[in-house]
Amino acid sequence: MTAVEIAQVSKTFADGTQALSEVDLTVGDGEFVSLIGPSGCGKSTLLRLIADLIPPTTGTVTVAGKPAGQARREQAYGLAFQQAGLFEWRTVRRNVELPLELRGAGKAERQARAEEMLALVGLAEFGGHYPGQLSGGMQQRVAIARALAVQPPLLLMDEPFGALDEMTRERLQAELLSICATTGTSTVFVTHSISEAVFLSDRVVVMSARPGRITASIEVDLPSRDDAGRQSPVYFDKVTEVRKALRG
Ligand SMILES: Nc1ncnc2c1ncn2[C@@H]1O[C@H](COP(=O)(O)OP(=O)(O)OP(=O)(O)O)[C@@H](O)[C@H]1O
Repeated sequence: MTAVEIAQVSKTFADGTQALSEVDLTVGDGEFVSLIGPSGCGKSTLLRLIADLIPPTTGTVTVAGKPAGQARREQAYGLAFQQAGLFEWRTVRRNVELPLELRGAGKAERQARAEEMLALVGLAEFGGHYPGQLSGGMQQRVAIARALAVQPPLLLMDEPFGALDEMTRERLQAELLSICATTGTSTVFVTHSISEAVFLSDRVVVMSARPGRITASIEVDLPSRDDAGRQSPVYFDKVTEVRKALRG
């Protein structure tokens, strides 16, 4: 089964802005796909369509074989955006428990699952802290733990590491890859960074300026996704290929 199937999707907002034009995109099970393109080309719009936060003007969006609206109601995906979006008045643990609460999970199950997720992102000791007591990178990790709490088959991420320093970003990239490998999660990841897209992805999807269209789909097969991978000839070749595709 495919994780996401976008067929002939166009999006025109109420004010007449045409954000997307006839987009076709398929994301396979367990695949990591990055969306990259100039500012305003419709990357976030595409992600919001997959999440069913906004409807397409024409075309269809299918998530795990279901209409996007049904997938949203069944919490078939986890969301993580650039702003971690945590609730300041809830502890870290209670933030991670939230999607489980919405699902009606019992207290014991919620707590066990939150502990497990916090351990996965290296924050086991911080469950009792409030978001304001954590650094930006730690808040991002809480947001990722929350997104993964219901074990969604699909993770939708919109520049989740955009605001972080280079070292933290690289560490979180490695953590994300290991989480995806462990859980088999499919991922759609929006980024402005060519190097980040190439390092993380099985496939980099390049979009044109507004109205956004997909202009290239570049498969990436690094020898390994670690420091050696970042220094491999394949990595540099793919960075060049994506850069050229972005220039059109
Ligand atoms: N609710 C809205 N109403 C009207 N226009 C909108 C709305 N949301 C987005 N747009 C427009 O749609 C276009 C695509 O926006 P979107 O945020 O998807 O781009 P993006 O590629 O994610 O940009 P960036 O890389 O700068 O984050 C932009 O021109 C934006 O102004």
